[in-house]
Amino acid sequence: MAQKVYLSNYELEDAIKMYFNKLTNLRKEKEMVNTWDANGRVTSEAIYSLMSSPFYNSSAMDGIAVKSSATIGATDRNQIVLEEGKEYIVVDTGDPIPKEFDSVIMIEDLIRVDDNKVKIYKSAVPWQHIRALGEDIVENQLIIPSNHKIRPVDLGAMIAGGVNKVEVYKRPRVGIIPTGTEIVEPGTELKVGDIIEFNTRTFSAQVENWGGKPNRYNIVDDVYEDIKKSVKTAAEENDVVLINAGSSAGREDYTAKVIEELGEVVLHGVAIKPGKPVILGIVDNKPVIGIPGYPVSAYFIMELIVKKLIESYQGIESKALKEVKATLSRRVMSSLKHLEFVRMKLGYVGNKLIATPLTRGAGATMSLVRADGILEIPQSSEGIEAGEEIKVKLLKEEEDIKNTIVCIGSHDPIIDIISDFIHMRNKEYYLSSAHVGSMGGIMALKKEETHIAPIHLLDMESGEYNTSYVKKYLPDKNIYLIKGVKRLQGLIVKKGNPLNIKGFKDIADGNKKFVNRQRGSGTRLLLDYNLKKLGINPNEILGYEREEFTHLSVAAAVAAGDVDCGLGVYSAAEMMDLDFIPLCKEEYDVAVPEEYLEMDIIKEFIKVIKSEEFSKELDRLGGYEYSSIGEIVKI
Ligand SMILES: Nc1nc2c(c(=O)[nH]1)N[C@H]1C(S)=C(S)[C@@H](COP(=O)(O)OP(=O)(O)OC[C@H]3O[C@@H](n4cnc5c(N)ncnc54)[C@H](O)[C@@H]3O)O[C@H]1N2
Ligand code: MOO
Repeated sequence: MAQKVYLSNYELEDAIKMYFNKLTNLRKEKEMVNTWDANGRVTSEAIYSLMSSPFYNSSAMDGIAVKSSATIGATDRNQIVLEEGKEYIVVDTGDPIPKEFDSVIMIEDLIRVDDNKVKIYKSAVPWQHIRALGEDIVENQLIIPSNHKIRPVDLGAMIAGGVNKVEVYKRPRVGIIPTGTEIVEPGTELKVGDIIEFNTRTFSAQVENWGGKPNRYNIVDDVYEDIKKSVKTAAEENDVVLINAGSSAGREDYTAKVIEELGEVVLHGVAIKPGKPVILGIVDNKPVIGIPGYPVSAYFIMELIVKKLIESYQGIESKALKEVKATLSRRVMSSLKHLEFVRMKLGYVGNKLIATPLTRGAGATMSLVRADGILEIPQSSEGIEAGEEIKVKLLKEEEDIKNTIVCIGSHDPIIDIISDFIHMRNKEYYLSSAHVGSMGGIMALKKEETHIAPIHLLDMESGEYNTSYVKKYLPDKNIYLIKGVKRLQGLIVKKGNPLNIKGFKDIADGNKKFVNRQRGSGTRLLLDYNLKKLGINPNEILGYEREEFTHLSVAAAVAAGDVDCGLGVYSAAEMMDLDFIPLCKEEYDVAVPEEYLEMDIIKEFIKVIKSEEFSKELDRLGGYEYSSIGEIVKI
């Protein structure tokens, strides 16, 4: 089969317009459902009440129903006696008021004379404490308009107004087909090359959230005829079909060809990134969309195109995300070929909202989990410089962002645990961390872009940790160190240490593959310090140039078998079930400017690290010493 390598590059707006124009006969079907089952459904017509509520005059209080005229003149000094059955009847809240009465006196305002007589000391105003017929809902009154998403309160009001069935738009059925020979169901025993299928599970949940009915099909291998058969069936059984992966130009990317053969490809390729190879097609008058395989690309196509489609079947359109102004902390480059969507982490530092770009890769699912907002870089822009003001579309409540500790610096697995503890103990607080190494943290403090910076910087001359760096790089600031942990650093090696690595000397023998940490990270300095002390030339180390950004990714590289060892903390080795050769103890502390020490969220941070639960967690992880944790030291 001929490979098509050219994709169109329509602007997003144009592509959507062109596609939706072609989908003119989208059937917006309607159905009647029980009102009590209609939460979240969308009304296809205005709903009027069929009866009044209350539909009779009823007592609003517990007491007696009286004729107001019989109570005129009652005062403390001129109490009037009323007789049950003649001048009053006893009523409870909600009881009907017989025609002959027009007022209710509360039980608290009665003086009992005997079993069937009471005295009153205040006259009753006509209609007091009576809920008049139709007081809440009048027959034929509009309860909710058409194209309205039914909320729990709407549902109650409709039932109160006698509406037991409601006409709503049918939820569009959305067929979702995962494709790819390498794709396997979760839980399958994995071999190298397998990819766990999760995209279509995300799609199903998204479709559900938007009011559609997801209908997931089995994984189809990259076999042209099989994909064709599955798409044909799905088009017969659903209103919309989503085909995942196979959207680009690879040897086994069949989606476009299949849609073309069964119907029409309206366009293939939109000028957005991620998500550019999307295929917008039609089969049997039904939209059939080829969604790129990469999870982040898929997410944007779902949010930008599929959501609109699913909502249009139900006559609704959700509001655009709220935008806020922020300061960009790091330069972001972009290509003139696309409108680019960058996932951003946000945090208020001082009174500035700081936005930091997250990993850009289309496969980085965690960038979506961690994102607080989205930055759109227009096609006409080659990028944005650090310090510029930008607009970010919020994925989170602004209030939650205000209650977030921004933590930029060196990474240790304990940061994730602190983050979890802080939120667990105090539901409105969050900690968001960016891992840029110790020097990156110092620079972020200098630029006032972070509240705290975890650092472990070894002074090559004195062998001391952290203080000299803060003094040297932040001379104009009042910085304190919140003492953290002493952690064991060492070589992370394969289980059983098959190459019998004992120390730094062994990794420079030309036979071991090493993985390094990025420049500016404390671990990198520690390595260089030790190499210098031992007179080892870094060039002798195979893999000195290969850089990872966290302890866990170093451990992951060893676990994957790409390398034989790397320098890192004990807990990372433990988490990946690897062996660890301890070499030195280093001081991992948290630098914080004086003005933030008084913030409630920072106080909570200190409380958490000093807590007994946290010490227990450190013991469980192993490799940490924490005798002075939480102490505050002025530099
Ligand atoms: N030569 C070119 N190569 C690629 C291009 C291009 O224009 N020319 N485009 C790139 C871009 S951009 C994207 S996006 C991807 C789109 O890939 P496909 O839609 O063809 O998908 P696959 O190659 O089959 O899969 C890619 C990747 O996606 C993940 N995946 C796929 N299915 C699932 C699933 N059900 N659950 C979870 N993850 C899934 C997986 O990591 C696959 O490796 O193409 C580029 N290539
Ligand atoms: O569309 Mo691809 O998603 O640019 O990565």
